[in-house]
Amino acid sequence: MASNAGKRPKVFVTRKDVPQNAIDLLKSSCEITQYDGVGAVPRAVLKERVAEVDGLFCLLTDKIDGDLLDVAKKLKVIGTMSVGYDHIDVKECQKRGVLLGNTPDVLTEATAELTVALLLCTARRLTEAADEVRNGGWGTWNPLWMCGKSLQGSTIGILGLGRIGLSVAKKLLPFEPAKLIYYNRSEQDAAATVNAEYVSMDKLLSESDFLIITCALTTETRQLFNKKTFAQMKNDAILINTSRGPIVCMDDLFEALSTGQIGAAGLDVTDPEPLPTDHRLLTLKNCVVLPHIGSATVATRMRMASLAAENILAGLSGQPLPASIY
Ligand SMILES: O=C(O)[C@H](O)CO
Repeated sequence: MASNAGKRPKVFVTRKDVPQNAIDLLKSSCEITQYDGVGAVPRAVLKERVAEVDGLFCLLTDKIDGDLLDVAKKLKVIGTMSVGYDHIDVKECQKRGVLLGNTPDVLTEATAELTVALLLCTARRLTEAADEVRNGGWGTWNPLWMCGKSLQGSTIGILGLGRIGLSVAKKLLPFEPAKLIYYNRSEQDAAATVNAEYVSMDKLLSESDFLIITCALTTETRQLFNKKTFAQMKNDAILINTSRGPIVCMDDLFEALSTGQIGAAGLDVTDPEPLPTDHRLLTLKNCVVLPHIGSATVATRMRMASLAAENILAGLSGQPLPASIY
C-alpha cells in the first residue's frame, strides 16, 4: 500500500466506540474518518460518507444494501465487526466487486459461553429467583419453590451446528445430557466429536427439552419459530436464541410462553433491538432477555475489531482477506 500521505486510502468507521486497537491499525496506512455521534450512524450520514471512501468499517447495525452501494463509487472493501452479515446484501457487493470480510472464530468461545450461561439461567430461573430475594418474595425454604429443569438426562437440540453450535455442544457435554441432536442444512462431520445425532427439523422440535438456536439468519430461518413450530415443541421445552432475533416470531413466542405451549425462553437477541421496555415479553417470568451480549468480552471485542480492520487493510492492498465472506 502506498505510504505517501496524499495517496493513502480513505476509510470510514461507522461508530465512535470502536476499540482503539483497530483504529490504530487502520491509521497506520489509511486516512480515517469516524462517525462521532451517539449510537448508530444515521443512514443519511452513512450515505454521504461512503461516497468518498475506499474502505468501510461497519457494525451489524449498519444496513449495507444496493441503494447505499450505488453511491459508494470508490468502495473496494467492507469489514464488518461481526460474524453475522445479514445486515449486508452480499449479492449487491459481489455484483459491484466490493470485497467483504467478517469476524468468524474470534468470537466463537465468548458467544458459546454466553449461550451456556443463558441456558442455565433460564433453566434454573436465576433472574426470577434473584428478583425474589430483592422484592421480599423469599420466604421460608419451600420444597417446590423456584424449581427449574436439569440438563442431566435431557435431550438438547441445536439448530445450526456451525462453529458456535459445536462449541456450545462441547461445553454442554459435561452436564451429562442423555442425547444431543441437531438440525443443519447438511450433516456435519464434526458432529461425531460431540456424539450429536443429525435429525429432521420436525424431530428437533418435538424431542428437544432444550432447543438452542445458533444458526444464521437467512430467508429460510427468518420467523422459523412461529405458531406452527411452537405447537410441535414439548410443553416444558426451553428455547434459547443467541443468533438473530428475527428467527423467532416475537408475538408467537409471547403466546407460546404465556399459554404454556412451551416452558421458557432465554433470548440474547430480539426483534427489534433494542426491545422496547414496554414489550409484553418483558412481563413474563419465564422469559429471560439479554441485550445482545454474546460476544461481549473485552478481549473478544478487541479481536473482532482488529480482524475487521485487517480485512479492510488486506482488501485495500490487494491481498486475500483473512476472513472473506466470498
Ligand atoms: O454477529 C455477531 O458478531 C454477533 O451477533 C455480535 O457479536
